[in-house]
Amino acid sequence: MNVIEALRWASSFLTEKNREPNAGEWLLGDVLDMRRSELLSSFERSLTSDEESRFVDYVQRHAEGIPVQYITGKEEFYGRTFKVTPEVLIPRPETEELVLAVLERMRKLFPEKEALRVVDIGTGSGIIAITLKLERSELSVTGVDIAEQSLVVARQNGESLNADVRWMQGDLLQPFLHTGERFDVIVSNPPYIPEADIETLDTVVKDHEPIRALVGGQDGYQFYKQMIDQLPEVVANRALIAFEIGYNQGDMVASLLNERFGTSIETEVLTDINKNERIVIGTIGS
Ligand SMILES: C[S@@+](CC[C@H](N)C(=O)[O-])C[C@H]1O[C@@H](n2cnc3c(N)ncnc32)[C@H](O)[C@@H]1O
Repeated sequence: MNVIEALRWASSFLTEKNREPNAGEWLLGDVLDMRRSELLSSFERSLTSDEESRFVDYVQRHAEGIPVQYITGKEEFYGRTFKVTPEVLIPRPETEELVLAVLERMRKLFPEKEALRVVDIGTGSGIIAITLKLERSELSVTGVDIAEQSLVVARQNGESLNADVRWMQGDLLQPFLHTGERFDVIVSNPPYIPEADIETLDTVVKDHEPIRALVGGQDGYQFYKQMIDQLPEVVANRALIAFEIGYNQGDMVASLLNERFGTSIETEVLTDINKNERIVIGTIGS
């Protein structure tokens, strides 16, 4: 089998199984350690029998519904490659927009390059915490997750990408309550899908990604409500709060922040590249 034959076989096999036909390109790229563009210019290259059997195994596993990223064990985020396992949410491009918004707002609110204290709640594979640290090395970044299994992956990503982040296991902002520790930037992409909506998700997501990374209680707002309740005890006098949200959760999350902080906060809802509500920003002391 050569590259073009392998891709044609994968495309028709995956189509038959109602999966994304182009997934074969990512899987073959991983087997041959080639970027997609390289792969598409190497159509005549023959696969060794070992490469061929690995590729067939990968395609069959994806046909059974296992996400490509859990098969290859990695995903790109903000131009870097992160390790992912079934213990963590697969990084989404929408979350790159959250990171971008945080970096932009940070520049406005804190024009001096300071060692700002940043916390990422529900860090998962560590993508947000690590990317912020690598983009602004002077930041002092902490990543928190309830699940030690996620933190194992986050730590490995921190080490392989050389990002010095403090990792803590804990329930939302609980580890910092009654400690006096305060943060200048609080960022979170918490689980936000309402319990009843889980059934509507694609099986590739709901049967394979961790439920604790997806479901935000009955109404989807459980984690925003808890964090916003805890926030006054951990935010600095001047602070930036940034939450990723579901496509229709902007007004509710912004009004939870407004109720909690009154006139001392300014909130805005940002839409993503697909024009869905995606981010709520709260600025305190601007
Ligand atoms: C939607 S995922 C986000 C993961 C990662 N930040 C990202 O953007 O890809 C939510 C994360 O919150 C974690 N989590 C769930 N409940 C939590 C809690 N009570 N306290 C801290 N983390 C929690 C989950 O383990 C999961 O890693």
